Amino acid sequence: MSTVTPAGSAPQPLPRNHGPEGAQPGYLLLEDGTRFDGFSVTHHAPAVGEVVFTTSMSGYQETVTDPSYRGQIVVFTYPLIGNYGVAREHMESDAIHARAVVMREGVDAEDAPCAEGGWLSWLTDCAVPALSGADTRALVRHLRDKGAMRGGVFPAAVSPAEARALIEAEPPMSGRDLVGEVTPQQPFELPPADGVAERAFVAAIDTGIKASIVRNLRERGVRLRLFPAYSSAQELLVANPDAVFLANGPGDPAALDRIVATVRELVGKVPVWGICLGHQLLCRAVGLETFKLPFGHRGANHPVKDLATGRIDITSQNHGFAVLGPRGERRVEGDEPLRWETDFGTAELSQLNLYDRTVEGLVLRDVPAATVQYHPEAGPGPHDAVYQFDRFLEQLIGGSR
Ligand SMILES: NC(=O)CC[C@H](N)C(=O)O
Repeated sequence: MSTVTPAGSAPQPLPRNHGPEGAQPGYLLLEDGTRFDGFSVTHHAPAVGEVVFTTSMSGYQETVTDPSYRGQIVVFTYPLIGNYGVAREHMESDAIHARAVVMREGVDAEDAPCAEGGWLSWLTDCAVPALSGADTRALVRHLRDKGAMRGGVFPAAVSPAEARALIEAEPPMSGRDLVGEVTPQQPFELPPADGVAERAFVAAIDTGIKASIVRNLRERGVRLRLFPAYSSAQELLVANPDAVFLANGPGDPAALDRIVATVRELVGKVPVWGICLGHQLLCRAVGLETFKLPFGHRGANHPVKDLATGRIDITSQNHGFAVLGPRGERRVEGDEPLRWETDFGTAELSQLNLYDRTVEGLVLRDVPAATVQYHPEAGPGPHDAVYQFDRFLEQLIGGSR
């Protein structure tokens, strides 16, 4: 299944002008037995997955269509979700990947200016369960204290015993490879955006690439060929790209050894740039380790410091795993660009998260390769860091072809 909507094609049936199916009592159960009641307002069927929260105040449609949310139930901390409806241009892929959503108050708002349909109607049409009326403040404090964990959204008719059995049957996120569910079967090529001259040819390993990353690259003159995630290094190299891009994507990077081995074969032979899962895969490929964050970073307000310039960007983030620092630490102390030795020469810690001091970016000094953990494409989120796309093209590829 392709996760990118080629420009112009109809991505997903958007909602007709009808209201949701009607609220019925429902609940969220976590694997530790904690229960939060609310109303099932869209598709009245059970859904299980890793329960995570995002602090973004807008961008609910981008969030649920981001393939990186595959296998997860998304809790929104912002108390009102759906207030500007949904529209085709906000799709990050051609499907909803979140298993379910949990909200304090979900609304349809299909008449909102710019809306092509209502949020709850769309979730209903796409058979995605939604729990509304839940105490999301208490739920998020619980997840912050205890960590992201498995759980499920259930109509009240499902007994807690049945619910527990369904949650138990769900594999934990650690060790999970979900890329196979979102990667395309065949390579697919996209030209630069209309009216933009071609500047570079980039081969992307499509582990679930977001449409806004594709858009940002094409707008800068990139002809982009998306390769199935399990393509060999040889298949990418014979295409003779100017650079390889490693995309975002779902699941645990430590479960993706096959792709890591491919990246290892590419580093040093062609410039490599990665975002989020791509950052984690490049880091693993050069010999660094990843670990699971307690409750992840999901939101649009994470401050990240560029250690070379001192500049602080407010960034969009969505990740549950992170890369260990130069001395194997989870929190990096100090504000100096730190260096460490990898299998491919010196790596420099280029960016740092100022909330929890985790690794946010890496540059390899002896071969052309760089990564960021956050989302410079800002879909959704502030645009502070979109310059990273220009930096990538200038530093790794150079001027025009
Ligand atoms: N957005 C992403 O690429 C997420 C990467 C990885 N699945 C994580 O949760 O850390």
